[in-house]
Amino acid sequence: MINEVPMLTNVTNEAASCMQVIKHPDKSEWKSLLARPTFDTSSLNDTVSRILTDIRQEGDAAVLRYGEMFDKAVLKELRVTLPEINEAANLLSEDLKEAIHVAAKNIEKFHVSQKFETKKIETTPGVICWQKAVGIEKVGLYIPGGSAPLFSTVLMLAIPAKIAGCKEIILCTPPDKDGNINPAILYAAKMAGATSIFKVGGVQAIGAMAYGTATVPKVYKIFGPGNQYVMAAKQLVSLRDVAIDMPAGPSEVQVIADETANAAFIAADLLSQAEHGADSQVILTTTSEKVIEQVLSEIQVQLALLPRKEIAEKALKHSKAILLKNNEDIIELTNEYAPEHLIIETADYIQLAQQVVNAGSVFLGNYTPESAGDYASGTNHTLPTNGYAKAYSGVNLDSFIKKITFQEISREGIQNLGKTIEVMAENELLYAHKNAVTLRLK
Ligand SMILES: NC(=O)c1ccc[n+]([C@@H]2O[C@H](COP(=O)([O-])OP(=O)(O)OC[C@H]3O[C@@H](n4cnc5c(N)ncnc54)[C@H](O)[C@@H]3O)[C@@H](O)[C@H]2O)c1
Ligand SMILES: N[C@H](CO)Cc1c[nH]c[nH+]1
Ligand SMILES: [Zn+2]
Repeated sequence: MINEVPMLTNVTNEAASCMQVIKHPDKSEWKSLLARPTFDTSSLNDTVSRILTDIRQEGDAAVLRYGEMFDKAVLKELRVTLPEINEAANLLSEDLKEAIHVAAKNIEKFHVSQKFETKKIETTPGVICWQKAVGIEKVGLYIPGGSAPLFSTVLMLAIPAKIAGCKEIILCTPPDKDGNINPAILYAAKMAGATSIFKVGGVQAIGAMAYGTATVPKVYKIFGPGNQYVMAAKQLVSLRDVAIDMPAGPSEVQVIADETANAAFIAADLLSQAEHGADSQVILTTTSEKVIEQVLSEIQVQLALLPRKEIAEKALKHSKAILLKNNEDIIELTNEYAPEHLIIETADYIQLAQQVVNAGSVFLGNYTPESAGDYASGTNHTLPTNGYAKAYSGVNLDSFIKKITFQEISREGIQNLGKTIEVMAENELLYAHKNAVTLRLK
């Protein structure tokens, strides 16, 4: 069950299906105002732990059982076969294949540009240190498939994994009730270099990749976004069993706008994240009442035309339009909220952007919709949510890499540095450490 955020002062509900309007909230109210809609976390964690325990103990049998329960799919085989993968290309339009290729090229270009250069550094004469970037050998990618088949997420995860040199790229995604995976997911997975694909979704997928089953290999690090169940499962398995990229849960966007912005664009940007899930949250921040009025009325117009408006309507219930006094307050609130996505549609967007310190990904100007980053501009759309942008980056090439340090010290080098090491070791009462140097100085 989703907990609604508590009501605040100065709140008006402009329209039943639209977001709350909050005018000049007191700073003491910002924290509760900015709270994300959360599930009842104790029952969420109980449910998720129970499923994870079953997966750990029973392996494939539990994976199949929970798949039947949640995805309504009765499967004989969890692994997607080669004929299924190859057939996917025949099921997609040429337009879609072309779009996937254009997006893939840009994502590849941007992530290749993040490559790490090895440099040897002589810290003391005769003491040479360097780092080498090595791709994580076995990675597990989770591709959401509950409310929409996010084949774009395949590109966002498998392309950097391939560039990083990951050898095994395992992909899990929930099947439909007939036991099939959306062909665009399969097509993108093959193109981007996934090495095996499994029809497993939700907590079962995270458990299977964290512990390994007879069919699904255990991986060293799990990546990818998902709903509250998936995010909770990733956080739980990361306590002991496997590394994870970051908490990437229900989508969110904050828009900063002034009167130079286009109300229709802003409404579309807000709805684009509201449509991801009932637990998404969208926030409009501005110093102009007129902007709020225009955007809310645009939302009503566009909502009426949305084919899947029920999801967006639910998300709007815990979304906010916030009127603030000045840009300083807007920036302070933004850095406190730490949105997954921040769109700045104001005349002085560069100046505002320079003051942003907490956000997953920032979109500048009236012609930069978040949809561009979601699909095809080249940046990664797997981003920290729920305020985690205060501490985490979104997925990037580094996420798939470990850096190993090396050092080589010559006879001259140990003479130059030896005394320093000996003194430090002795003062830490670690005499064998000291001796390892002393013997070499003779
Ligand atoms: N932060 C990011 O980078 C990012 C990127 C893309 C998508 N997203 C988010 O990913 C999410 C995708 O969610 P989704 O639901 O569409 O797909 P999903 O694949 O994450 O979740 C579907 C799975 O949830 C499990 N599930 C459903 N109900 C359950 C229950 N009652 N108990 C236990 N497990 C249950 C099922 O196993 C099902 O297969 C959305 O919230 C979206 O906003 C985030
Ligand atoms: N906005 C999502 C990240 O929060 C990513 C996505 C995938 N497809 C469309 N959008
Ligand atoms: Zn999106």
